[in-house]
Amino acid sequence: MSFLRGSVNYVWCTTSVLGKGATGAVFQGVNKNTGESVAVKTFNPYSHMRPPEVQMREFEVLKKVNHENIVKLLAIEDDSEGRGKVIVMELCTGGSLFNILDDPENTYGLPEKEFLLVVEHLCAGMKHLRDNNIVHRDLKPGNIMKFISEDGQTVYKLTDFGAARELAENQPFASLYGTEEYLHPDLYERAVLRKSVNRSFTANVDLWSIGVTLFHVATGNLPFRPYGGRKNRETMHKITTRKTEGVISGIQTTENGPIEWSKILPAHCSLTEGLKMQITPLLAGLLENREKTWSFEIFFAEVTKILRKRLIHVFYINRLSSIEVFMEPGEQIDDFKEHLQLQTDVSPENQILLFNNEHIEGRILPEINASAFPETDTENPIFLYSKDNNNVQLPAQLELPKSPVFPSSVSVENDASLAKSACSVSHECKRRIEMLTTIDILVKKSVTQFVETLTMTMNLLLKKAQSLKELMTVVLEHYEVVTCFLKYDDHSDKEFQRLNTEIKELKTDFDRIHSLILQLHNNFVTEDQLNREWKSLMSGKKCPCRDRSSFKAKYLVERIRDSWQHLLRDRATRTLTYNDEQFHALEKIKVDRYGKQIKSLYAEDVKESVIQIADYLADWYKLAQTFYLKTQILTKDTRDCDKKLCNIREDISELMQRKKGNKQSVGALNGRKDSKNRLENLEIKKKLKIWQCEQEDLAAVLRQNNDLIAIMKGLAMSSNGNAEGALDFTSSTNL
Ligand SMILES: Nc1ncnc2c1ncn2[C@@H]1O[C@H](COP(=O)(O)OP(=O)(O)OP(=O)(O)O)[C@@H](O)[C@H]1O
Repeated sequence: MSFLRGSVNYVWCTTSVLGKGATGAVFQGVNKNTGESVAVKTFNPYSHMRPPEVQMREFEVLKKVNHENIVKLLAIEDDSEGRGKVIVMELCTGGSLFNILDDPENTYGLPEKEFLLVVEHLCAGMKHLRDNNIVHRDLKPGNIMKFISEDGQTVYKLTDFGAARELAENQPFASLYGTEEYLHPDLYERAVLRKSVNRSFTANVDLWSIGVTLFHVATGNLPFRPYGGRKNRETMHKITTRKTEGVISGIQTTENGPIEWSKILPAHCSLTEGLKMQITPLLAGLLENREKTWSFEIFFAEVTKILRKRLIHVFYINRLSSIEVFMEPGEQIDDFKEHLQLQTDVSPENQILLFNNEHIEGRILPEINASAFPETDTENPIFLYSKDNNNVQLPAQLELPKSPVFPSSVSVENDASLAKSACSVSHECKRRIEMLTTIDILVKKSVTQFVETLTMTMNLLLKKAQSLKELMTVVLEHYEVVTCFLKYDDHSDKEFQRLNTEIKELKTDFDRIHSLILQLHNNFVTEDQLNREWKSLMSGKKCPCRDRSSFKAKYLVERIRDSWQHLLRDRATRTLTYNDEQFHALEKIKVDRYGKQIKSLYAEDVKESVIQIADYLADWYKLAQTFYLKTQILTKDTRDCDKKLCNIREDISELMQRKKGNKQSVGALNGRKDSKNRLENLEIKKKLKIWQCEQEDLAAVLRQNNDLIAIMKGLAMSSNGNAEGALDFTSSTNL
C-alpha cells in the first residue's frame, strides 16, 4: 500500500501526520515544483457528509483572510485519487499550542515571554477576523499554531475556520466535541447538554474561549474542572454559569464535593506577580457571562493597554526576589514606587533604589515618563533595598509536586505516563535551580551596587564638606572685619548677639560633622570595610555555581526526557519482547535515579546554599544599612550647615548695611546742630573728626580685603550653585 498522496502541485506522505481533528488529518507535504515544505489538510468521509456550502465555508474564509497571525492559505487543490479537496497551508513547525502545553516542560504554563507573545498574536489575529466580520467559534490551544520564521522569530497563528458555522446552523457538533472545555456556557448548554436555548449567540462567544485558552496557556490547566472531567457535564455547566463576578476558576476535587472558586491565578503558575496583576482582570473580563460579557472592543483595548506597558525589572534584596513592574508609558517615578509598594510592602520613603551604581532618583528625574526609564532585564535590574528593614529572607518555596512511584512490574500502558510526570517534576526542579542561581548572582551584584553607590556618596560628601570648610573660613574672616568695624558701636545690639551665637554654634556643629565625615570616609572608602566584611562572610562558603548547577540540571532533565520517549515508544509498540522488557525496566530505573538526583541538586545543594547566602546577606546588610543611614544623616546635616552659612553671610551683609545707614543719619543730624551753633560744642566737632578718621581707616581695610571678598564670592557661587546666596559686598566698599 502506498502512503504517498498528491494533488496537481503538492505531494504528501500519510505517515507524516502533523495532527488529526474531527474533520480530517493534516500532513506534512512538499511543493512538487519548488520543494517548499507545506501542511496539507485532508478531509475524512464524515466531513464530506456535510452540506457542500458548509464544506466550502472553510475555503472561503481562508481565501478572505490575510494576516501574519492567521495561517496562510497556499492553495486549494483536488486530491489526485478523488478523495476531495485539500487545503494547502504554510507549515507551522512549532506545532499547536495544545502540543506545546502537553509537553511536561509546560505543565505549569508557558514562560512569561512566550505567554505575552500568545496574548499579542492571538489578539492581532482576532482583530483581523473581527475586521472581516468572521466568527471563529472554535478557539482553543489546538487551533493556535506556532510558526518559526526564517530569522528564528516565533509567530502564533490562528487556524481551522471550518467547524464553527455548523454550530450556528444547529448541525451535529462532532467537531466541537474535542473542544467542549473552551465553549461559552450558552453554547455548551446547546451543543453538549443538548438543551434548547432561546438565545442567539454573538461573536462574543469567542471571547469566552479566548479566556479559557489564556488561562490554560498561563497555568497549564483548564480553569473549570468538575470532578471526573468531561463526563461530569452538569457540574461543568454549573461551574461556568454559577460562578460569581471576578471568579476565574472553579475546581471540584471530590465527587459531588464543593467547588473551590478562585479570583486569582494559582500559586504554581509561573507568571510573575507583576504580570498576574495585569492578566487576572483580563481573564476575569473574558470569563464573564450574561450581562457582564465583554465586547471585542474592550478586549482589544485591554490587551493593547497591557502590551504597551513598560516592563521594569527589579530585584528586591530583602526578599531575594525578582519583581516585575508594568508601568503605563506616562507614569513617573512616584507611580513606580507605588507599584513597588504594592508588591513588596516597602513604602516609597523607605525604598532605596539603585541602578548602575547610583540612586535612580539621580538618573530618572521626577518628570521623566516610564517610556524613558533605563532598559532593565532580569539580570540587570533596578535593586531595591529597604531603608527600615534589614532582614533578608528567601521567600517560602512552594512544595515540589510529588514524584511518581513506579511499580516494580512492567506496565507498558502506565509507565510512559508516570515518566511524563517525573519529567514535569524535573523541569520544575530545573526552573527553580535556574531561579536560585540567578538570585545568587543578583545578591553579589546587589552588594557591589550598594558599596559602589555608597563610595560615590561618601566621596561627594567629603568634597562638599571640604569646600564648606574653606567657605566657612572666609566667612569667619569677614565676620572678624565686621566685628572690628563695629568696635565703637553697641556690641550688645540684639541682632549682633544673635549672629554671634549662631556663628559659634555653626562652627561647633560643622566641626563635629566634618570629623564624622572624615571618620566614615576612612572606614568606608579608605579601609573598604563593607567589601571586606562581605568577603569575610563569604570566605570558604559554598556558592551554587550557576554554570555547573544549570548544566547538571539540564543534563538530568534531558536524560529523564530520553527515558520518557523510550517508554512512549514502548507504549506505541504495545507488546514487548523479553529483551525490550529488560530495556524498558532499565529506563524506569533511570527515570527514578535521575529524578532523585535533580531533586537533591535543587533541595539539598542549590536551595540550601542560597538560604545560607541569605543569612550572610542579612548580616552584611545590617552593617551596610547602618552606614547608609549615617551617610544620609551626614548629607542632610551638611546641607543644613550650608544653608545656615548662607543665612549668616546674608545677615552679616545686612548688619553692615544697617550700621552704615545709622552712621549716615547720625552725621546729618550732627551737621545740622553744628550749623546752628558752630562754636558752642567743640566736643562734637572732635568726635566727628574721630568718626571721619575711622571711616577712612575702615575704607582702607575694606579695600585691602577686596581680593579676599572676590575669592569668597567665587566660592559662594561654586558652593551648591547657590548664586543667590552670595552677598553684594561692593556696596560695603563704597563706604
Ligand atoms: N498549518 C499547519 N502546520 C502544522 N500543523 C498543522 C497546521 N494546521 C493544522 N495542523 C495540525 O493539525 C491539527 C488538526 O488541524 P485542524 O484543527 O485544522 O483540523 P480539524 O479537523 O478542524 O480539527 P478540530 O477537530 O480540532 O476542529 C491541528 O491541531 C494541528 O496540530
